Amino acid sequence: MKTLKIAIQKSGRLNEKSVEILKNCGLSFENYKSSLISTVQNFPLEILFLRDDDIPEYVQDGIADLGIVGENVITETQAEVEYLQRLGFGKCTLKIAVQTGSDIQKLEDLNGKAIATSYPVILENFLVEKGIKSDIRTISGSVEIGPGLGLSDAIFDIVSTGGTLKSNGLKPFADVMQSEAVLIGNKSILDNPEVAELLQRIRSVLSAKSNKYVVLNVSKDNLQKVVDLLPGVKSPTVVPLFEPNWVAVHSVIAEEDFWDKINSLKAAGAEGILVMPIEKIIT
Ligand SMILES: Nc1ncnc2c1ncn2[C@@H]1O[C@H](COP(=O)(O)OP(=O)(O)OP(=O)(O)O)[C@@H](O)[C@H]1O
Ligand SMILES: O=P(O)(O)OC[C@H]1O[C@H](OP(=O)(O)OP(=O)(O)O)[C@H](O)[C@@H]1O
Ligand SMILES: [Mg+2]
Repeated sequence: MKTLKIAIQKSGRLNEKSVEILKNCGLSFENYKSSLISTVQNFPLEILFLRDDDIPEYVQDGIADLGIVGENVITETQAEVEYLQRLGFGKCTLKIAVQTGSDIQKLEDLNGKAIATSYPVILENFLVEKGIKSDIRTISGSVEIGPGLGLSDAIFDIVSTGGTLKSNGLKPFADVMQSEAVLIGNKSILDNPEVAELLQRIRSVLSAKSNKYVVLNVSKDNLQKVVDLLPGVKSPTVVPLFEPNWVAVHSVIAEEDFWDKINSLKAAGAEGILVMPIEKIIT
């Protein structure tokens, strides 16, 4: 049996969630801040803790078989890897931003202007596609201070809440790329049975996270209306209550339309609604 290697970020935005998803897959391993490699005790897997910039190339070159990294870093490094699964965390947008009072109003106004960024490849591709020629100034961090220091006229960086832009007197100007953390794999390991097993576990964890287990009481007169609102994994479970003419309905509902569903269920006659997290969904 081959021991797989998965590369995750050592510290930073993606570290905690990457560790969490692996632990939720039932993998048992130590996560010491000082160690750069950890062996999983109950699965043929080693975890490499790396700078996120290095992860796509490690996976491309087969030094790691799998990796968890932001799509922005994969695109920036132009590594040839297989996208296996979007992971739903580390969501952000890469944007061009300008100073609040800037006279840069439309994309063409960026011609001849200096743009500071840590993502020169993504920015260059975007500018070429739009036919714009700017002076890209590559810096490795704290990009947002560029315009204030007179280093650049605009910046291109990751934006999530927009708080960093605002506190540096900047405003979003153009969205270039959406990104989230993804599981990537080396192109030669896709038929590996351990990869298939790990992928199945990750998908069951993700699917459980985006759903809730719901138990509610309803009188038989309103049962059909309630059941119509609840598809469940296959179909809802209906069990009799001690109270005549009443039943309990057990089902699964999606997190994304949770509150709409709960309000519709109440309106359809549901009472005593209990909502519980689900650990895993295996279909
Ligand atoms: N504000 C944010 N909100 C959501 N996701 C973010 C945010 N900032 C970064 N990310 C995502 O998390 C990834 C890692 O960000 P982080 O700031 O930890 O990177 P880093 O400083 O380059 O880390 P490293 O030390 O590993 O090189 C980014 O590449 C991006 O995909
Ligand atoms: O829109 P916001 O929610 O303010 O997030 C955006 C900031 O987050 C990232 O930096 P991070 O805080 O990860 O620090 P870093 O520059 O050290 O990577 C990014 O480089 C931005 O500066
Ligand atoms: Mg980095």
